[in-house]
Amino acid sequence: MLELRQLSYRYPHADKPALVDVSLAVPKGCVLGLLGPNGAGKTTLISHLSGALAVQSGEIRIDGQPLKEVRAKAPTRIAVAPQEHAFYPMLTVAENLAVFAAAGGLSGERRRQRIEACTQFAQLEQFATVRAERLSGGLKRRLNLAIALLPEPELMLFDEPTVGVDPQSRAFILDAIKSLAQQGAAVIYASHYMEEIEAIADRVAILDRGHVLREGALDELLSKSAMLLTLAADGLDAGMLSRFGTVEQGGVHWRIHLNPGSGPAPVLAVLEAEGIEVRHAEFGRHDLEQLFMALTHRSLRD
Ligand SMILES: Nc1ncnc2c1ncn2[C@@H]1O[C@H](COP(=O)(O)OP(=O)(O)OP(=O)(O)O)[C@@H](O)[C@H]1O
Repeated sequence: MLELRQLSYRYPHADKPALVDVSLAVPKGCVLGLLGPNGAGKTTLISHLSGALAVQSGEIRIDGQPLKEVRAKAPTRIAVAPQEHAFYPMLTVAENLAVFAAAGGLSGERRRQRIEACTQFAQLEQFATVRAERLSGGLKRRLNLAIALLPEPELMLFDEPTVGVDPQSRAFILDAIKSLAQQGAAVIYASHYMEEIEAIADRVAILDRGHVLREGALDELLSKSAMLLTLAADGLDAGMLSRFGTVEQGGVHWRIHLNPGSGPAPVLAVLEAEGIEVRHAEFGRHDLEQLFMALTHRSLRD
């Protein structure tokens, strides 16, 4: 459905590019989780797809056609639920949906049907007569979602849609987005919440400083990632551990991202030979957050 080939972008006067050779594919029925810390380039990527930024270098294609042509012929095939609230605060929920339906070219029976379907989908029926500015944070996001869905888009872009949302609405929004993909839409979901990406994404792209560091099915990414050995013991030092992998010290714990093919046994054998008593040892594959930290040497929430 969607294909990005070597997309690069530099904002005017910026000293570094915001995107560098980004290549990604999102088939129909797939949620691609775009994971990266602040400034990684998530919004820049989504702004290309929404048409807010023009391509400087590289290609974006929808079903093989250049995005620009698709947007010109059928702009409503792609919809964005942006980070900010995209509705008229003074208007009610129903009035907002009517205005955006008209702006999107819907009319007559189809317009009535789409407004009804989107109101139901976002479970906004009982708030139809409430002014948008009076809605809670979670309901505002749900109104954003309902508006974005009015034209029945085939590609949906979500940029941090759960920021400032209560846990109940957050769960609702995640389920709703997943069901859109199950109905056949292609979805890109940008977030720096790893647990959200784990909950809804079929595939994950880890973005940092404009580069895609890893892309693939979540299970596949984690199964290919390095083994992590976490140790607590007195008398450890980096020199002793560094031959086994990349070493980090955090508080009382040492973390060793083991070299490919290595297990914990040789490390523990060396410590025993040195007379070092291990108080705590934990061993396993990286989870998504640890994979991210191993790749970027920083936390998702930096
Ligand atoms: N209008 C702009 N002009 C210049 N530089 C910009 C502009 N917008 C973003 N940038 C820079 O481009 C890079 C990517 O920013 P972007 O907003 O795409 O990241 P992000 O992953 O969406 O971050 P966040 O999670 O904070 O929204 C950053 O270095 C940012 O400072």
